[in-house]
Amino acid sequence: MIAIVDYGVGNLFSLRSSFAALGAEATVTADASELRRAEKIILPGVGAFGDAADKLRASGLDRPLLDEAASGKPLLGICLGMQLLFDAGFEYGEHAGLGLIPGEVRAIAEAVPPGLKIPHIGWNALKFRKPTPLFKYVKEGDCVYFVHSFAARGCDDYVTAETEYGAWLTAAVARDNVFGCQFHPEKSGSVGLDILRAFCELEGSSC
Ligand SMILES: NC(=O)CC[C@H](N)C(=O)O
Repeated sequence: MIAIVDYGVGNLFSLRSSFAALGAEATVTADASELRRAEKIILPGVGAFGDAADKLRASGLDRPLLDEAASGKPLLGICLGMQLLFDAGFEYGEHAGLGLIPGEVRAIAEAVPPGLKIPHIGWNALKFRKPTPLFKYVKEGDCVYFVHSFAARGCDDYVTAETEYGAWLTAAVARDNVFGCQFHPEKSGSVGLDILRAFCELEGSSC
């Protein structure tokens, strides 16, 4: 079973639909014991970094999430959920993240030439940087759907894919059993489903 963490911030419905399309059992939950029971965990999220980090801590799910990640359970952060995996985010001030992946989340505007439309919204191609089991069914150049104004920086050792939007932006990361996608696999058609399918298949367990 896959647990989709419900901490009041998220694209939960479309994610559950994606797993249903894959024939995978996924449950939306705010219950720490379900996180412990789950084979894998999805940390979704939309909105602002600080608000989401506060809500996650207020929900009391941050500690169980860290414990499960430390135990080796596969964890996938999506969009803002991926950003929360890092040490800190700088959206409306500086906020602490979960610290599962070294790096910071900074405004795209700091990295790209002026005049580029921000948020970066739309389909963009993946450029692979490091091999990852999550991309076992997708190929370089495949397009996925982004909606973001911030992106992870200072995490080169963990970047599995980037996308070019005025500059090379972090699109996906991995550190051992902890994975992140800045794009929305659940809104990225068959390519996104193929990434979620690969997540389901991690460590040989079925969903
Ligand atoms: N789509 C979102 O919720 C965006 C998340 C984050 N605030 C960003 O702009 O990168």
